[in-house]
Amino acid sequence: MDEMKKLVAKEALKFVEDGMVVGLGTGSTTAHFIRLLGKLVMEEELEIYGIPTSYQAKFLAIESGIPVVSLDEVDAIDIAVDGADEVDPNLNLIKGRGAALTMEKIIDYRAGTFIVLVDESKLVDYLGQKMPVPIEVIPSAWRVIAEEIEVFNATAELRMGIKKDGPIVTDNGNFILDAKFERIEDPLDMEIELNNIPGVVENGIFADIADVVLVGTKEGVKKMER
Ligand SMILES: O=C(CO)[C@H](O)[C@H](O)COP(=O)(O)O
Repeated sequence: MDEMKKLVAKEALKFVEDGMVVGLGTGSTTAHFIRLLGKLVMEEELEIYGIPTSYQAKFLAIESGIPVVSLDEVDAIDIAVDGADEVDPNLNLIKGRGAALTMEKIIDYRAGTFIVLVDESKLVDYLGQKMPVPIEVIPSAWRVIAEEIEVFNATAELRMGIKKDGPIVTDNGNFILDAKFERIEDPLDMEIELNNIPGVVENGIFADIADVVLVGTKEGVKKMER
């Protein structure tokens, strides 16, 4: 599995050109990309700037020698490279297992080209088939938002910490609800509906924004494009 992740990360380097501003995603697959990008920047003395989508991406970029910038400092993001938890045949995604979905969506959405890196286990027939949709919420409103989500025939659970007692707290200081749907028929519509609930900061459905999905398979890298 890790080999497949490394393979797609290497393939994604082909999209990088000198002078680019690159959105840096979160997760184990993008971590490979960030390390490889750092190596490329050093070896070829490229002028690349990285915009991280999380503290994880930021720390790793710094450690890998990629100059880090913020949204305030750039006019445009050329490409963004990020992972995903589910990819449907129309390139709609579920993201946010790493709880970084809000910054990921801001940066991935703004990028000229949004490239997604996954292994083949992430491909699904429809969104919601395997994974819940992570939803970042204002902490004091989590319970009422969970009730609102259940109107859509989903069950919503407050995500608890592993090396922390109580709920996890995102990079933005919020909670995460994991909403398990039977099947998401219309990803774009559900993405909008969930964001319409007062107190929802952002949700992990990324409908219609991925341009390229690189899939690591046992036979090599497969490319899906919109
Ligand atoms: O959305 C994410 C973090 O919020 C990740 O990109 C997604 O969970 C995939 O992670 P991995 O590459 O480790 O499987």
